[in-house]
Amino acid sequence: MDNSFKLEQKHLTLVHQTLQETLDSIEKLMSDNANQAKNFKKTAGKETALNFDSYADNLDTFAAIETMNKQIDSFNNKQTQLQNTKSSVTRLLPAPYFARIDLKYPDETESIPFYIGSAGFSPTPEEPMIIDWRSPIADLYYNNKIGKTHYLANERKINVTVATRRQFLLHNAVLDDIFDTDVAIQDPLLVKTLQENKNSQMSSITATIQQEQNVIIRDTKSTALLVNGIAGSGKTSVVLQRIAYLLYRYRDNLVSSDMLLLTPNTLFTNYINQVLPSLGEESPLQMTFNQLMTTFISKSISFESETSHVQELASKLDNLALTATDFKNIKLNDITIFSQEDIKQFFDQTPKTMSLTKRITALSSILTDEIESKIEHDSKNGKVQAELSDLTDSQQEKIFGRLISPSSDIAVQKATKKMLLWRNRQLLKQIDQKDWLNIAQIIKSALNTQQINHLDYTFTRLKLLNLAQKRLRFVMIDEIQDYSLDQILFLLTAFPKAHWTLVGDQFQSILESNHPLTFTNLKDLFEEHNITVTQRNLYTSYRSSGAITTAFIKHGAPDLLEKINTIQTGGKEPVHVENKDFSDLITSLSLQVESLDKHELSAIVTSDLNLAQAIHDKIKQTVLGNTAEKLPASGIVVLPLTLAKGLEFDNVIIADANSKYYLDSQFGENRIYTAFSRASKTLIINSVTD
Ligand SMILES: Nc1ncnc2c1ncn2[C@@H]1O[C@H](COP(=O)(O)OP(=O)(O)OP(=O)(O)O)[C@@H](O)[C@H]1O
Repeated sequence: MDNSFKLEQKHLTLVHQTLQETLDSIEKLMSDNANQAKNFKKTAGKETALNFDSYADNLDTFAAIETMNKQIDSFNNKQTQLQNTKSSVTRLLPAPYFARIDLKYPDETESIPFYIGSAGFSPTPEEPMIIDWRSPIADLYYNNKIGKTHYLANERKINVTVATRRQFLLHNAVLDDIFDTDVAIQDPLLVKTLQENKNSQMSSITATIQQEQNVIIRDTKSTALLVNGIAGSGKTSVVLQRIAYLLYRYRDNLVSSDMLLLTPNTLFTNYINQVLPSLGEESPLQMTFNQLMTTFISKSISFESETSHVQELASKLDNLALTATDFKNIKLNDITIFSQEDIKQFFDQTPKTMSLTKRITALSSILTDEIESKIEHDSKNGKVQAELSDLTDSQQEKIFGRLISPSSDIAVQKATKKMLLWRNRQLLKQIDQKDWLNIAQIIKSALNTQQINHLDYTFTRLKLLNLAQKRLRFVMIDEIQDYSLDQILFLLTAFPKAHWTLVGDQFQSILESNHPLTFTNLKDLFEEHNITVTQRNLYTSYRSSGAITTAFIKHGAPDLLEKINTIQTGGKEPVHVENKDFSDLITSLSLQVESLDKHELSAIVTSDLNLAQAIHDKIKQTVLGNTAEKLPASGIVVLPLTLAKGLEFDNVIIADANSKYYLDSQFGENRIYTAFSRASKTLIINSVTD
């Protein structure tokens, strides 16, 4: 072992030195390349005389331009490559790799060591010094395989024998420890990582991804993947690693904007925001469900109803018979061009056998054709043509981009047509955007109601205006248990071509709702859309100590107690404190806060924002409300449970564990489970008897 340590230290020194030398030389290579490109452009520009005198000259000139462009592309590609190497090397220097796996291939006598890091690095193309954690070989490492096995590279099965699986604790060029691990029952690197203080920012788990998590991260077979995991089992971490994995795996044709990550609130979005950049990847589109809805509505509207009826609308809309009141007059400069009745008549001309969405698209074309034929007709009318001469210079500039003087009849007609199209541009836009559809009225008649709900409105608009986004390839949803089936149906309609990663925890369903989502219903809904759902369960508690894990599992999910695994076994038992009244609570909280380490991150979790505010007013900790954007790096925050969910703290103080909120017959136990499970080291539970 001693000798192994020495050899590994020697290897690390060499790798670190090579990384450092690469970084030192790369700046110069980049500036040399940029200068060469600049000089090339200057001289090539002069030398490539543009000669279009004859057909042959044209060909020569085009060939010369083509050669010049190719050379410029090659300079650009080289610069991008150098930039990528620079950013990988910069990320690798503080921790060049975290593991090693030795593989023996069938026709080789010696095994080959592969060092695995958060990025790949090869000083020469034939010699990978560090392999990327997402490469096929690294899959063997995460799968804990020792002995004969295989991996897939470019869909080809490669047989190998895994001889050694080794972990490293290191920083920069200094090796702190090495662990040879055959089976990761005890994962020393993992335990050490988990014991570190919590932070205002989540970190990546690349070095310590566990087998059950790896399977989820690398799943490319399932169209919908549902991860049901207990609190602190790494669901959010897995989603983020999965995004980075998919961007690597499909790097030739997938960009981050082809992915959408739905998050519960802005505080949470900021909490996870550093992970992907630290993995060298761009973040996907990230938003809350409400923010997503606004992208499907063109103006701000106020809604009266809290209850949505998307499933009912989905079944009714396609066969709805529209009446004149379901349309709005189409006006230009206060003059009605098409009345509701006109539109209804055109609507009746569309085939009744088509779905309503298709009939509306057809109707839109009919209306556009009507306007365009009128323009065509008017453009031949001498009186209208005469209006051309009334146009001022600036109007001509706007319409034609220049001053005009049409000389032939055809030129006059063409210019008149252009003028009329310009005058009617708002009208054509209105028709195209289908502003003439009275969405609210359509919902009212479909549902026989007077009050409109936000989601119903957005869904109806999405469906009737055919606004589905087929380009989006992956949708990731965190905290899926907080969504309603109606919201999921909306998403399935909005992103018909997407692959789905849904992660959540049934026991963290804490929001009052008449129909909380069950995973069985969720799966049924996907299957109704011909999407098979693969479900994976995560039963290992990474965040919380053994004592805290037992405490929260006993509340929300007592039946699971036998199944749960805890990485950080033991720990301090939760402390219960009874208080007579609010002022007693404040005295207790002040003492409890005093006892906590100020360098750690701690939270006082309340049942609602008012109590958080009241506690803040008395003991002046940072209070976080619904619009909070960021957690502090350390210290104490006071926040309601609805905001704390998804986040984590070293220490958690529950302010009012016996309030109505936590005693609620339907959601109370889930709320306690969620609140307790925010803590990793210390949990103090206050109740107020008064
Ligand atoms: N394989 C791992 N290696 C190191 N840390 C891990 C690993 N898996 C999870 N963790 C850590 O455990 C904590 C909980 O992870 P995460 O927040 O992803 O869990 P979660 O299931 O989304 O939790 P919750 O549902 O309670 O919000 C984080 O600090 C995360 O870094």
